Amino acid sequence: MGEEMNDNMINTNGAANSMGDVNHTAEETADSDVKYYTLEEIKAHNMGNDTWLIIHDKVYNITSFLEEHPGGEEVLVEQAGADATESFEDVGHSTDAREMLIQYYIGELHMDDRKKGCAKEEFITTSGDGSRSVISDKNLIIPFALTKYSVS
Ligand code: HEM
Repeated sequence: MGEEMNDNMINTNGAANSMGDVNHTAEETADSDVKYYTLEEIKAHNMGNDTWLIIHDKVYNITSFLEEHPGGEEVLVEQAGADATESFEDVGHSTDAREMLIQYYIGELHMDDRKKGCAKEEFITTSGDGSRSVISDKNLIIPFALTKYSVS
């Protein structure tokens, strides 16, 4: 899976992100190939030999990672097929752990199954050369705030 990924996908801001968001996005990874999975589909992958989980609305197939997990296989299998965001954050995983996630990324949780009110806004910008980048809501708030205070 890792072969098709490139450097652009890794968000190096992880350490500075106090929310601990995992910021590699589907928009960053591939053109229009974003795969969306419903909760129903994800729930089916809840076994030790087929383990998917959701962290921050992103879907990971962590089957091959189970044995490598420093926190043990069992805690991951307990979360299999479900949203593990809270437990993942409760542990206070390191930046390294967050960057590891990208290797197992397979897609996004379907919009209809996301918890309302905590969706993270992201905007895609397209520049003249066709390259695209993702701006999160947090990145927008700061420039707006600066503009507000600098004109008064
Ligand atoms: C695929 C997602 C996950 C990855 C890539 C991951 C990765 C890691 C890594 C690299 C560590 C070593 C400490 C660190 O660098 O933070 C760690 C520790 C740990 N993880 Fe995870 N983890 C994941 C999901 C989870 C989940 C969902 C739970 C809880 C249900 C969990 C529970 C723990 C615990 C308890 C430790 C601490 C082990 C210790 O310090 O003895 N992890 N994890």
